[in-house]
Amino acid sequence: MNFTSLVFNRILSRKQVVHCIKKNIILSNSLFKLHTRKMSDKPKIIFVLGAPGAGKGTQCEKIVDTFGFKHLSAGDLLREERSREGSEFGALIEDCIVNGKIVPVEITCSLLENAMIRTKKETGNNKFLIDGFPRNEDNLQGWQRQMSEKVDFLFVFFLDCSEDLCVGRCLKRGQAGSGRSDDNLDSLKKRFNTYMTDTMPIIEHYQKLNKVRKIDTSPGPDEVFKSVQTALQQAHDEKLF
Ligand SMILES: Nc1ncnc2c1ncn2[C@@H]1O[C@H](COP(=O)(O)OP(=O)(O)OP(=O)(O)O)[C@@H](O)[C@H]1O
Ligand SMILES: Nc1ccn([C@H]2C[C@H](O)[C@@H](COP(=O)(O)O)O2)c(=O)n1
Repeated sequence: MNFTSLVFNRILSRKQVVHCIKKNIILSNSLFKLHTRKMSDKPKIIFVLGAPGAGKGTQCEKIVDTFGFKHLSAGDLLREERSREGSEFGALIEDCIVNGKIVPVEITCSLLENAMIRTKKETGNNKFLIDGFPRNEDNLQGWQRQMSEKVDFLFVFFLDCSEDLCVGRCLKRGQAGSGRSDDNLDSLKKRFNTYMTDTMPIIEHYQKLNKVRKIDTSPGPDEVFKSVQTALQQAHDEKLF
């Protein structure tokens, strides 16, 4: 690739910059700045939101396999913390989980940040799918305070599915032995209520910022993944990651 086409392509990859340096091609200041901004070392973040049972965890696992992101589920991290011996938050977390309430952001955000730091250190992976977060205004504000300057936020995947289908999936998951204390009708009613009153406004907030990629998750998992893949490929082509 010659310099002119690099310029026309506007955004340079690391390989292309190395090529320019080796060939003594001088990058203009603005192109160099553009390059360094694109290659920022900050973690790349995609939030994954949707109703309980919409298929967030299922799609995240598929994305991990194909696109190399690390999947961090806020719910899984909270369940892990609840079960950790000596945790001072165990009872609070369990109360929130069973009653569909949202755990205070200081706890959830710290668990997420620690998991990101650990992942980067242990594997070098710096691209994260954050599943089930931010779930309410407290989550959003806490994230902005603690994390927004430290990461490159890309967009929100909004996995959209009817309540009937979602409830059916969660009940089936419970019957299949998920062991989750909230895969029952009583908890699901509360979780859906919280989803509608607390989480939908967060999705709408990102929609206003044009940061939402919405996926219909009513078809089967493989069919849904085709749409997810298309959206991610597009984001990749836009050089978001
Ligand atoms: N597209 C799909 N069609 C049918 N079943 C699905 C689909 N996606 C996921 N499931 C099943 O539905 C259940 C819930 O899926 P999953 O755990 O991925 O949802 P979730 O959005 O992460 O739920 P939660 O918020 O409750 O953790 C699982 O048993 C999963 O196998
Ligand atoms: N940001 C979050 C995410 C999860 N929780 C709690 C409350 C949820 O009902 C529960 C299960 O989450 P899921 O696995 O369904 O994503 O965990 C929370 O308080 N805050």
